[in-house]
Amino acid sequence: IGCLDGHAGRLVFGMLKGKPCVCMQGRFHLYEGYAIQKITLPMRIFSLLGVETVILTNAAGGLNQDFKVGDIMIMKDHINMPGFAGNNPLAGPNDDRFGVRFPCMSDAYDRELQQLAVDVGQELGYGDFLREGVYCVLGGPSFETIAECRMLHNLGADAVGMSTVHEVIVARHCGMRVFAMSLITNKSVMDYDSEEKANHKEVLETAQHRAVQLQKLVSTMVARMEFNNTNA
Ligand SMILES: O=P(O)(O)O[C@H]1O[C@H](CO)[C@@H](O)[C@H]1O
Ligand SMILES: Nc1nc2[nH]cnc2c(=O)[nH]1
Repeated sequence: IGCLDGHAGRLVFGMLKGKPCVCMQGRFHLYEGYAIQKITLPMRIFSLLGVETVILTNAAGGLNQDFKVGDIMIMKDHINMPGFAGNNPLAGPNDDRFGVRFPCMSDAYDRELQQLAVDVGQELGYGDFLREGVYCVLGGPSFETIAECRMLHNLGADAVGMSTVHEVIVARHCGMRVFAMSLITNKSVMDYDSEEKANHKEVLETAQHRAVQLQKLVSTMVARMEFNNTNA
């Protein structure tokens, strides 16, 4: 699994709150030079292992001017920029054993799991930094220009990153439930007078700062999921 800075590159199997889980500590990215089908292969393996629900996290730049560094954004939707250019993980012959040729994406992000995250976040006292919004994926590895940030914001994106969406598409194609969230690690620079510069060091520092709260949010959600599933 992606061994660049900030991605441990481990696959961990175990029990979390009494539930069997497999955890990918790290992921592959387009900017590392992998084919998009390779980046998303773990999703198909998880599906074959019997995984029913996928929880994805990422670090992202905040385009929404109301967002602060350290906010956690529940993903309610995405904009797939590489997909617009034909780089979609499902391009090529469809493997019908996994899913249909033309999968729906308007229901990509499970509403019940989003609500569960809001409820759990409130209970844990995270209300002040829990948000929801639209994530836009780009190819990277260069961060965005000011004009690109302005454009993405105008298009309706609240956060921008270089991952997650490819995995979401493949996970949904094979019928897994998806929940995803972005940690806003830096504010996207939207103003020519700004002195701020996006940098990976800030991304890692913010991730470290919120790590314990993110872990608590995920583990509490997992603890509640059976209840949630039973009532689905
Ligand atoms: O999306 P993840 O993998 O969390 O990481 C994000 O942060 C890195 C840039 O700092 C890029 O890899 C970007 O995609
Ligand atoms: N593309 C992109 N990815 C990120 N990952 C963390 N922050 C950012 C950002 O500002 N832009």
